[in-house]
Amino acid sequence: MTVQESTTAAPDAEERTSRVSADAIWRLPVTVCRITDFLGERASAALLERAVAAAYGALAPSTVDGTQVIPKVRRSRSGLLAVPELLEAIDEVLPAVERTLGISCADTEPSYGLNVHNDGDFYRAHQDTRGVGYSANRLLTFVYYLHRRPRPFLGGELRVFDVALPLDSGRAGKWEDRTWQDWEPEHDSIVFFRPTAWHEVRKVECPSGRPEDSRFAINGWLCARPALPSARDDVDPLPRTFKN
Ligand SMILES: O=C(O)CCC(=O)C(=O)O
Ligand SMILES: [Fe+2]
Repeated sequence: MTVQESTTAAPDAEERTSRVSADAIWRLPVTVCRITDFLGERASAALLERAVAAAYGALAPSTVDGTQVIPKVRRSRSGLLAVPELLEAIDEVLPAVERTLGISCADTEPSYGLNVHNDGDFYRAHQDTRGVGYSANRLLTFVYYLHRRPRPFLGGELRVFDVALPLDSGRAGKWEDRTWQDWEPEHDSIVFFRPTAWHEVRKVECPSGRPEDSRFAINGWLCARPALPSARDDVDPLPRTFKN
């Protein structure tokens, strides 16, 4: 090789710092743990009856961040429903869910409610960690589904978006680059995922419009308990009279 040749090759090698295209997008599917026939025939039927009764009672328009009703983002109704049997079942599968999602839910408490989607209802793409302060404490999302059979509505799939980030960290990601997986809101099934995952509820078509024909979901989170004051914060080391 001549000197001439080696000096012409060098600048080219320096310019090409990476073989990876500047347009490359890093894609990661988001893990969803889904369990079907979760509570069994009898317990799920009993829970459905309570959910239907609640749908005939006092439900309020669902809020987006705990306070605001924003109809172009979310259209459904929500209310309270005690579900001790569901919480106990969740506790039983929690170790496997934690292992699968790579999270720890030690020292958490559940926060949950009933969401009812009827004709035309939906919830646009969102993360469960955005919004009022407490949502940052959410470590695990769970959604348990109930409906009459045959399923009296169409749509209402849970769409969970894959991660799609430009490898070049200086470039902004585009929403259109995202791929996704849809999950059927099948009666007596439950899904678990990280609250940071982007997800949405596809529009529901419920031709009868009857409350009992709705898509019912018990949706909640395991939330980190607020930190207790530590011993140092709690105990005053000096009697007040010694302080300035
Ligand atoms: O009902 C579902 O499938 C999900 C509901 C949801 O994403 C939420 O309430 O934050
Ligand atoms: Fe959500």
